[in-house]
Amino acid sequence: MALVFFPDLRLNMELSGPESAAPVVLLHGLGTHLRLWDGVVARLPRHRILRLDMRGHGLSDVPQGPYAMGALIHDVERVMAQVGLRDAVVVGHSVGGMIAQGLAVKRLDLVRGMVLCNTAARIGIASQWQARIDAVRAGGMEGIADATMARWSGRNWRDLPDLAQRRAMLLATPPEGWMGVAAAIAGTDFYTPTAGLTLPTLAIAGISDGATPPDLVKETADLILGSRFQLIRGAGHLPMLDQPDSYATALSAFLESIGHV
Ligand SMILES: O=C(O)CC1=CCC(=O)O1
Repeated sequence: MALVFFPDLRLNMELSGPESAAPVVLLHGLGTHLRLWDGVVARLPRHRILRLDMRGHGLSDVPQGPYAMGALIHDVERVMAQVGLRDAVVVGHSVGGMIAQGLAVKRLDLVRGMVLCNTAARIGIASQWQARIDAVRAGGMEGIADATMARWSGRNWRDLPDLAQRRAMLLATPPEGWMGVAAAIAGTDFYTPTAGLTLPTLAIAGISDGATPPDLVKETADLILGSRFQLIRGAGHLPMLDQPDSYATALSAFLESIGHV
């Protein structure tokens, strides 16, 4: 892991895989961090993989919020420039998928293809996000922990064998960072710009995802000409943890199908 320094911000990132291999960028979602992708990285040994901690998350700096979606997109753009990556397949989970859409609109030279995982052009409504932000401001991350676990994993979330680790990941998120990114999500509607995109795209949904349900993910996939949609069974909002083999198989098949190997 390494910190990348910019005048206003330090972002934590990790590069792995053979230097000359086809590049893949992994962008995590709200309340998680780059370690979310450990299982995926282990299953994609033949790609050059960049993953980073979004601002306000993991080991990256936590500037005072609220954050703009444009700033989150610029963070990825400048880290890719710093490490010399372009023409990458960008795999974006949840808000990471919104960032991927925005990056493709702004810098198609950086994005060879997208995997839009448990995400959408617009996620939730502003009043919902404001209520969650108010809850975090009042009670810290603990204030939204149960509701988030339920959205992430569906009805049987209390039975998850790794519930303690998932909860710990959320609770480790700096409240200022979570609120900052939540505000960016609340203010984003990419329906029109995303509908103008034409690039190889795979959309992935988890059948029991309460945060970005399959219909919502499919609606966004349908905006992009020629996109594919894959539903992962036995998975919720975090299919890379729920079904790591199916998830990596879907990813590998997509990379192969577009010759990004
Ligand atoms: O609802 C949640 O907490 C899940 C989520 C929505 C956007 C994101 O990045 O995570």
